[in-house]
Order: sequence, then structure tokens, then C-alpha cells
Amino acid sequence: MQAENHIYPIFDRMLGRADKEALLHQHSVMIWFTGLSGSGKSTIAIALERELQKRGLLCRILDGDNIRSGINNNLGFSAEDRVENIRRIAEVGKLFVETGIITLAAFISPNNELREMASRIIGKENFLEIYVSTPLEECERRDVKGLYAKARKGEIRNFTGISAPFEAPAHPDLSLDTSKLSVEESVNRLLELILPRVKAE
Ligand SMILES: Nc1ncnc2c1ncn2[C@@H]1O[C@H](COP(=O)(O)OS(=O)(=O)O)[C@@H](OP(=O)(O)O)[C@H]1O
Ligand SMILES: Nc1ncnc2c1ncn2[C@@H]1O[C@H](COP(=O)(O)OP(=O)(O)O)[C@@H](O)[C@H]1O
Repeated sequence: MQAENHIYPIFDRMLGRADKEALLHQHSVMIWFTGLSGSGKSTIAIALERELQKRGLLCRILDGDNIRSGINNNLGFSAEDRVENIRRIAEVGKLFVETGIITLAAFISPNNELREMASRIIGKENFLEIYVSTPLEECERRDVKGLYAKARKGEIRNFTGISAPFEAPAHPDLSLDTSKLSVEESVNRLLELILPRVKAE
């Protein structure tokens, strides 16, 4: 009882998302990129972050390079591990969004169940789903990391698009096929969608 009396007044005084957003002169949102390996998720996120920063907007990118190599370095690509991967990313993403930061997550997140879980954790109203819909043939032609070749040879198991499924989102907020759109065109489409939401009045 005594502990509660001490703790509650402190929580009452804790600064909230609105205070952080006011400090940063922006509104936060989660921009969730989904698509095959090599579809262009990270490339577009990086280019978008630069454009938002030019406009005085603070962003944070979450991608395989900073998540799978760190907080999630004990996870692989089984169905169970992908659930835990996305769950942790969504929880971390939620913290950034609550800090007023525009958050860009670039993960394959290969099915509706995973993306719905992320949206539920972060809050539907804070979540924009961007489907980078570049066809498998183009991703495989690019084969940026040589992983498709290895997957075709059976050297990598459960490889999305080859030996593990990818379920396209039914109603994404935006679709970007990078076999047809330049990076600049994709970024411009994203800016049209995002700027009205994130700019402070
Ligand atoms: N089996 C298998 N399937 C898919 N991808 C694999 C696999 N093994 C390693 N990789 C590399 O890991 C990157 C995908 O990680 P994600 O965290 O985005 O995947 S997931 O959302 O949990 O499905 C993905 O990187 P991106 O190219 O950045 O998408 C791959 O390079
Ligand atoms: N129009 C385009 N949009 C995005 N990426 C493109 C485009 N054309 C070619 N690429 C190349 O495709 C690759 C996409 O890789 P990456 O961004 O790492 O994809 P992902 O994060 O989805 O795995 C990069 O080498 C990038 O330079």
C-alpha cells in the first residue's frame, strides 16, 4: 500500500508522447515495410529517412542490420522465430513511436498474421503498411547477398519466396514495385502519404 502511494504520483508526472512530439515539432508514426529479400525495403527506408531529416523530421530505421545482429541475434528463420523476431521489433518500435520518433521498420514479415500482430502491438492508428511488391524474379535477379542462389541450391532452408511462403498484404496503405519505380519515385509517393500526418500544425 505504502509503495503504491509513492509510485502513483510519479507516474502522473511522467512525460507522455504528446510532450515528446511537441518537443520535436512532429507527430510520430510506424512506417512498416514488408516484402521479399532484395525487394528494396532498406534502400527505400534509407532514402526516405534522408528526405524526412531534410525537412527537420526525426526518424529511426529498424532493419536486419541493427536488430537481427543485436537484440534478435538468437533467432533464426523458423516460423516460431519469425514470430518472436517481429514481436520484439514491434515492441521496440512502439517505444520509438511513443518517444515521438517517426519509425521505419524494414522486415520481410512474410504473412498477415505477423503484420497484424505488429500493428496490434504498436496500435493500428500508428501503423502504415507499405508493401514493397517487387516480383520474386527481380529480387532473385538482383540477389544482392547471393542468398537466392544458395537457397536454390538447398544451402539455406526456409528461404522466403523459395522454400518458405510470402503472403502479400491484402490492403496495404501503399504498394511500391521497384522493378517499375525508381527509388526517388517510391520516396515521393511515401512523402505524399506521410508528410500530412507527421508535420506539426
Ligand atoms: N531463410 C531466410 N529467409 C529469409 N531471409 C533470410 C533467410 N536467411 C537469412 N535471411 C536474411 O535475413 C533477412 C530477413 O530477415 P527479417 O528479419 O526481415 O525476416 S522475417 O521478417 O523474420 O521473416 C533477409 O534480408 P533482407 O534482404 O534485408 O530482407 C536475408 O538477407
Ligand atoms: N528502384 C529501386 N528501388 C529500390 N532498390 C533498388 C531499385 N533498383 C535497384 N535496387 C537495388 O535493389 C537492392 C534492394 O536491396 P535492399 O534494399 O537491401 O532490399 P531489402 O531490404 O528488401 O532486402 C539494392 O541493391 C538496390 O540498390
